[in-house]
Amino acid sequence: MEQFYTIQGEGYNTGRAAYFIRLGGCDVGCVWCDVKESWPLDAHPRHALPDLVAAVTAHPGRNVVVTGGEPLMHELGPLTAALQAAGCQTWIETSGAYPLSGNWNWICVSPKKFKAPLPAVLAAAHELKIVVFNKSDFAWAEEHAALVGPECRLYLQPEWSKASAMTPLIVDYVKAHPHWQVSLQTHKYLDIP
Ligand SMILES: C[S@@+](CC[C@H](N)C(=O)[O-])C[C@H]1O[C@@H](n2cnc3c(N)ncnc32)[C@H](O)[C@@H]1O
Ligand SMILES: Nc1nc2[nH]cc(C(=O)O)c2c(=O)[nH]1
Ligand code: SF4
Ligand SMILES: [Mg+2]
Repeated sequence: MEQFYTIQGEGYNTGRAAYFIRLGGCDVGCVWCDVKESWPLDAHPRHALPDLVAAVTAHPGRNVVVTGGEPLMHELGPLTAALQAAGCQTWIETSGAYPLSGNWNWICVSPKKFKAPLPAVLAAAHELKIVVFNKSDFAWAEEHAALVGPECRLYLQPEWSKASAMTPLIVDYVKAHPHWQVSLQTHKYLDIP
């Protein structure tokens, strides 16, 4: 759908330069999704893999975030193989609702109530990132934290439109439950893509 070189705004890799590849197609249906224009599966141009890799390597950074839409609606083996052959680190942002494909250096799973994550994707996560839209989401976050591996980093991220109300609750929650960390959508504060 779109590609851009920016700073990873969220989660464990916040602050690091990364090339973003946003793939079209998502049927998860989050009411608060901040990229609803990504939802149609076939409305976006297709790019040949060598062109995509050339666009990535035209920049000095070698971290690539594959996001969407829901990127795991696509078979991602060829894309990650081509990126890794070009010396790139492959990072994914996924809801976990579809089976894992591709070879990943970093897997961020952000599960959704609207379409449940698959247990195998949660088990493979390096990072669990829960979007907090209301108070009940803390208990829901703990249910998912029980399904990831022992090394998985745990993040609570305020839903953007509810950030002023939810961020203070997240701060209190993390102080009381320090195995969690705060994740902010820092690119929105920086006003970058
Ligand atoms: C747009 S999604 C695309 C990747 C994948 N479909 C997913 O949901 O993980 C990228 C990240 O943005 C988060 N996100 C989307 N809309 C948001 C919002 N309004 N506020 C906070 N985070 C949001 C998602 O939870 C996910 O972690
Ligand atoms: N800067 C920046 N960081 C991000 N981290 C995850 C994003 C996403 O939409 O997947 C995102 C995004 O859209 N921009
Ligand atoms: S799963 Fe991701 S892309 Fe799909 S609707 Fe939810 S936040 Fe948006
Ligand atoms: Mg985004």
